[in-house]
Amino acid sequence: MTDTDIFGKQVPVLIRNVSLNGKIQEIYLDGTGMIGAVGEKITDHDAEFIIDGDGATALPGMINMHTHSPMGLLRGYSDDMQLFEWLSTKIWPTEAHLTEDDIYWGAKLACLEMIRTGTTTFNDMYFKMEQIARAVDESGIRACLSYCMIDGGDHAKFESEARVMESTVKNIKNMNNPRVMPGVSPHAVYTVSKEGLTWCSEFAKKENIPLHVHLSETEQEVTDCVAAHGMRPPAWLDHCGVLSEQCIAAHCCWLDADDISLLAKRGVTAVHNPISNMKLAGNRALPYPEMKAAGVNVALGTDGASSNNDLDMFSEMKTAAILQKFFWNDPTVMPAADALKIASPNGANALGLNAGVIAPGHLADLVLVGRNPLNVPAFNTDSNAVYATSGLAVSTTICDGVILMHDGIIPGAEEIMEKAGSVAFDLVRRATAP
Ligand SMILES: O=c1[nH]cnc2c1ncn2[C@@H]1O[C@H](CO)[C@@H](O)[C@H]1O
Ligand SMILES: [Zn+2]
Repeated sequence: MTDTDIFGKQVPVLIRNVSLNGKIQEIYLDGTGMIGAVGEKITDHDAEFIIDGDGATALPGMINMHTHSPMGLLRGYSDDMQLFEWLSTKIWPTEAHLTEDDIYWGAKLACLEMIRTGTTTFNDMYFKMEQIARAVDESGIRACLSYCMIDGGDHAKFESEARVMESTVKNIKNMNNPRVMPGVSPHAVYTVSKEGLTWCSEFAKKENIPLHVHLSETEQEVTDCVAAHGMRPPAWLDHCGVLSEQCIAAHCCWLDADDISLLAKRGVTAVHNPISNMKLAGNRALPYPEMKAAGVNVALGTDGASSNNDLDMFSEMKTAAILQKFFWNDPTVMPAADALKIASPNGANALGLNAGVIAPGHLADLVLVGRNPLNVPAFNTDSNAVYATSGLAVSTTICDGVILMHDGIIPGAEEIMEKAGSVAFDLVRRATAP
């Protein structure tokens, strides 16, 4: 067997000598995309490949529950600005020039970065989603892809956006790839009309797919929503039928006690995006202690790589855990086990995926954090994974039982970096041409 033989195939695999839940174990992937067995010694197997983990830590693949994958093209293009100014003077004018090819290469770069840093599923909101779907299909990762509706209160624009939403969902469904799932996404209360929000919620219910929205990211958003509709953003979304178990709401920083009970009552998943919130100086952290007490399903996301500026869920876990402690002035808030829970099983739960757990009968979406100085000593592998490890320490990434990265090698990586780098420069050149 040569090294390259192991990539891209769904065949039975035995992973030996990995640390799982604090002890050295073996994991058998059954060749149909599922975990077949887990135990100290698996003798009954027909593995085609055997991976010696060499003491690596096995973890469920990370699930990035809020991102805009092609925005890696604008990584480092404009930083250190106010959110609205950043969006309206830098990001939106550049996004207006994005071609299908740009989006495709931006998504390829994001998939590459996520595979490299141990993410196996992402929940995406953007435009021209068919291009992202093609990148996801080719890369081997799993994703829920939602077209982002922005109508700005204009009825004609709403109509055209609704048609794009419908065709996007249809085109993604027609791919018939269980790894590529469609969703629906009204951008936010400040960019989408009441008719847009209502239509999106009905469409998501009819199609029975997730609805992905930005919610209460800034204080301004809350103040403006109250001024315009006499309701805070969660109540306004609820008024438009948006809040349900299908709803995945990113940011959720500026929530009061009534907002939290409403989200809990409706079964909404709230996504914490600590790095983006800190970088854009939102001045508030998602109220995790209250949300946990109220039983809200909280998940974790990076947001786009132009406001983060990476898609590394390991650094996101660490930042979530330390931001929560710092902001609520309590070092017992969000222990390492909670950070791991929001980074994978809670996201799986929101997307209706049988993932986020390494156990028989679950999807074979998992990663190995190779033996390295940050893993030593192994008093507590959860603690090391959250507080000491970077995503670049991930050595092997497996999604749907297929090996996408092994020993840090991802076939085709160089071409993707090369191409994404060049389309990004060309995009900015077009967008800033006089
Ligand atoms: O932090 C953010 N808040 C609000 N909108 C954002 C943020 N980051 C990116 N986008 C914008 O959301 C749309 C993608 O669906 C894009 O227009 C993107 O620039
Ligand atoms: Zn966002």
